[in-house]
Amino acid sequence: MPGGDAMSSRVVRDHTASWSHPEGLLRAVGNGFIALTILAVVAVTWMSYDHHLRYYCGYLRILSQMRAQHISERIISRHPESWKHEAARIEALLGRQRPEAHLSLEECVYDSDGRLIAAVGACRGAPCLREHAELRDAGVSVGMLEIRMELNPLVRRTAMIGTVATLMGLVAIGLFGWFPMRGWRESQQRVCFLAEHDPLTELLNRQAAERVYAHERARASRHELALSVLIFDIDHFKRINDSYGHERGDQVLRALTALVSEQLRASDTLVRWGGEEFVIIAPHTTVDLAVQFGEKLRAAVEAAHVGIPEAVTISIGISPCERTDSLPAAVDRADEALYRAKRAGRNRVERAESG
Ligand SMILES: Nc1nc2c(ncn2[C@@H]2O[C@H](COP(=O)(O)OP(=O)(O)OP(=O)(O)O)[C@@H](O)[C@H]2O)c(=O)[nH]1
Repeated sequence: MPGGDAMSSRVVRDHTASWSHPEGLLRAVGNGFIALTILAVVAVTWMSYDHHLRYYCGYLRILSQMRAQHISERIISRHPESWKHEAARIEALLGRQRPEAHLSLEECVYDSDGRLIAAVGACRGAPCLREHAELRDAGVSVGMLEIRMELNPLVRRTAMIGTVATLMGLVAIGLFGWFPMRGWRESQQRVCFLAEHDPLTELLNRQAAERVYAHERARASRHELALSVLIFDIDHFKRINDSYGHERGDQVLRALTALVSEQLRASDTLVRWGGEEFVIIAPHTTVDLAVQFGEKLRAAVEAAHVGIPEAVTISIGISPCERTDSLPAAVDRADEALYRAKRAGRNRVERAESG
């Protein structure tokens, strides 16, 4: 942002930082939205797989309980020692019948005629549910049946797919929310910028300048410091436009803005007052110092190249600011001096006679 960078950016930052300013509020809303999205993604990542797994586990638990109840009413178990004895034979049998099951047999249950009713095993390394059912024979407890329900690969895969789909949905929501939000924020920032700046030179406009001036005048009166305003105007700018075109005239305005900005102190503020007129608010500057500064500025512009082959000159009017002066009042006085500079031949610096 050229021209009075330190001051103009300072002013904008100061009051947009507040929540009461639309830009500050937007920034806060945007940051809140991003924080919420990140939180939601983290929370769902953390909970989602667990949630899906629990859902399937709950389903399996119901099945396993039904099965355990069913078994406990009907079966008679042998003593665990004899199960061990039978285990190898049954495991071989099961393995032969269902080789894809990868079961390692742990417990077997027989009926009163010695027929196998249940063989319970588990896949190593897979998440599983463990249920215990008491085995009874005519009301007498004869042992415990442990049923392990493993989560088969399909269930695990489904839980995983559910988790990934949930996450992708969240990311999509985040992206679809984030991009329009970012575009909206950028356009709002641009609107806020244009409310205070001139779009061609990006200098502060009159309204923003009034706020800077009010601040500087209050500070000057409190600390009894001098404050001056300078107004300058490009000489024969209409002729420049007519000779080189309006586009080139715009380039001259931008180049002049950059050149003058380099000459300013950090505490000075350069304002585009309108057309080819600019105002400088110069704190801590007596009118004598302002005249010296104006002379330096005038010479610098005359000596520089600002986008057209011929020299461009400016005329400057200067006025001190009194405690009760509004910015327009101080600028009006400086403008009278500028008018005299024009009448006296242009490319000159004049100070206000009154004030
Ligand atoms: N290119 C361009 N020209 C502008 C802009 N704003 C104002 N002007 C032109 O500036 C010219 C000002 O002309 P005048 O007010 O007659 O002043 P001047 O020709 O500079 O003459 P003096 O001020 O008396 O030296 C007009 O032709 C406006 O059209 C702008 O943003 N861009």
